[in-house]
Amino acid sequence: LHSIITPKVVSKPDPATGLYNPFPAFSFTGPLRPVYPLSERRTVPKSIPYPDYAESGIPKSERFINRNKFDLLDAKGQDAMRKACRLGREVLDIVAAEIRPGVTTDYLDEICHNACIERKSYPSPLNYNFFPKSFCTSVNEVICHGIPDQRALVDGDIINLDVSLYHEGYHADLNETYYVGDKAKADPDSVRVVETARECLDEAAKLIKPGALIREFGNAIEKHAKSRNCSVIRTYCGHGVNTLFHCPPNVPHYAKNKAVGECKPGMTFTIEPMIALGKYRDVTWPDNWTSTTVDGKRTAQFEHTYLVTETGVEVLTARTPTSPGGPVP
Ligand SMILES: COc1cccc(Cn2ccc3cc(C(=O)NO)cnc32)c1
Ligand SMILES: [Co+2]
Ligand SMILES: [Co+2]
Ligand SMILES: [Co+2]
Repeated sequence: LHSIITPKVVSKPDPATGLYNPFPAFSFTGPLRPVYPLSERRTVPKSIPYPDYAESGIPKSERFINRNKFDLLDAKGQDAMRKACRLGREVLDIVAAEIRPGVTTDYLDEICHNACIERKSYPSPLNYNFFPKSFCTSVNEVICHGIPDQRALVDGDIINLDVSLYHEGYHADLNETYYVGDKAKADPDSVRVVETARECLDEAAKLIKPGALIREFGNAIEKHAKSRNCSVIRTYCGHGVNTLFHCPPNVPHYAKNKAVGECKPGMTFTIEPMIALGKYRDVTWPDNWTSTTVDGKRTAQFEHTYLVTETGVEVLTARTPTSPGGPVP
């Protein structure tokens, strides 16, 4: 009785792994593969204020803005950003504390999602331009925008957690790269790319003060990256962040860029350098999100949201003595 319909096999399992490759025609540049199915779309209680794209997927408020005009926040807006960014730091530290071999990036997404909701915050990436999850998990050769899925972390992986949340009308945006398993056993190249990315961000942040030119950050970043024999990803930039998730200024991370504008008190923006061991060119998976290095070599990133003050800079997403003790990377 052949009542059981034999499933039509759409592709042969990969002989190396025995797993079905969801994108049989795509040449992955490194060893990482997606592991489907993605979990069910997570929801946010309506009691929490939504950004304009939460249901439509389209950030209309980001569409029609003057590219060369930067929002300068007044004291009230600056305080709102301080609060959103403090909450963002709390969420990142909470999720980072869950990193260990064997946990899936989807599990980390659930932790992040719930931590945002507990803080009356909307996870900014959810449905932003139709992004399917509540934050980005970028492992090893993934540059950014990795989608939380069923892949379990492996001892020796490096993983970037990129948290953004929307709290009472303002976005926070920060990320860090972590070692999975015992950092002492991490391979030297992974340590080099992670520590270089961390140092690149710090080198750029030193320049932030009223009058500093936006285009200078890339010179400092690329100078340091090259001194550590690393390259700088060019496709993705830092950005203004406030009542909008992404707005001017555009903040390139590479040298000799043509970015427009200078730092002014009341401006809030991210710097988020992505540093690679090999080539700087990127290739996006057929999932239309996950960006990876063209040569499959590892890459790392760090991001803060900064406020330009009258005298210099305030790192709004800094780890503070009071924020829950996330693991010291
Ligand atoms: C349309 O094209 C794209 C391509 C990739 C991603 C997205 C949308 N998106 C989703 C999450 C996310 C995070 C950031 C960020 O600034 N992290 O620091 C940026 N974009 C993001 C759109
Ligand atoms: Co990475
Ligand atoms: Co981010
Ligand atoms: Co960002």
